[in-house]
Amino acid sequence: MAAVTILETKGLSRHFGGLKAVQNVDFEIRQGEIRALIGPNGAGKTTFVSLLSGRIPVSSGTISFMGSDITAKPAFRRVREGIAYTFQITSIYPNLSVYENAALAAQSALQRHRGFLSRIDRKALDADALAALERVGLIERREVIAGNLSYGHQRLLEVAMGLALKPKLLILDEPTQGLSDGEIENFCGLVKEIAKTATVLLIEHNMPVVMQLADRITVLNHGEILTSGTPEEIRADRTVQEAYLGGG
Ligand SMILES: Nc1ncnc2c1ncn2[C@@H]1O[C@H](COP(=O)(O)OP(=O)(O)OP(=O)(O)O)[C@@H](O)[C@H]1O
Repeated sequence: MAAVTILETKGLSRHFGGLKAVQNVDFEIRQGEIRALIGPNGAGKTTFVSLLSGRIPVSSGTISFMGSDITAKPAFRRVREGIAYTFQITSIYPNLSVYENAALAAQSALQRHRGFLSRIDRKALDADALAALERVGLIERREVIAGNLSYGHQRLLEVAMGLALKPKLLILDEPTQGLSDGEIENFCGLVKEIAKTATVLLIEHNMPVVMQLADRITVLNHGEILTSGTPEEIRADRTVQEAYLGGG
């Protein structure tokens, strides 16, 4: 398959007062790829993906998705175009059931495909919501009130909600945080599965997970890209090791 660029940033920057959280980032991700974004605490990873999803506006630079400039588009338009983002902080509806959470996300996807004023086909909604829950392994817990799930399962529910949106690009911000070892293993299988139909951009601190999943890794440090490469290249890179040890 030809390597098609699905998302590209040029000179992307976001400053908070004098703090350069993201600084002049040129970034490209290809369709079907699993890309990991790593870097020390405060490197700018969450800020960077927040710019991609439209949660916060850019200070300067551009973002293009599927060849069109989305820099000024609001977050909901980006979701409609196929960018789904699961937040570092859990963003489920705690008083609704697991099923209802997934159904809400599936409903937005159906509206995206068929127009906001179209009548929602309940069967399609049900099928999409259940399929997403099945993929993350939460189908048995569909009647549980989401707020009563363990933290790890709440994160999986978020992934299900992302999947129910049928994204072209799924951005996951620290998805394995709070999962047990067994759950992490299942999760890695899930991401590989997801990558068959979507491009995945993953912020992840767990290095074995990064090394196992990523086709390529981009390292951020002090808001700038330090380097990008294959897992092997990144593992062997001295500057990356220094950044992680605090010397970069
Ligand atoms: N809304 C904000 N206002 C002011 N400063 C912010 C804001 N959001 C982030 N920052 C600062 O921007 C820098 C980058 O933060 P960011 O959360 O993007 O880093 P990160 O790489 O995701 O870190 P972590 O791995 O700890 O989540 C930090 O110094 C942070 O304090």
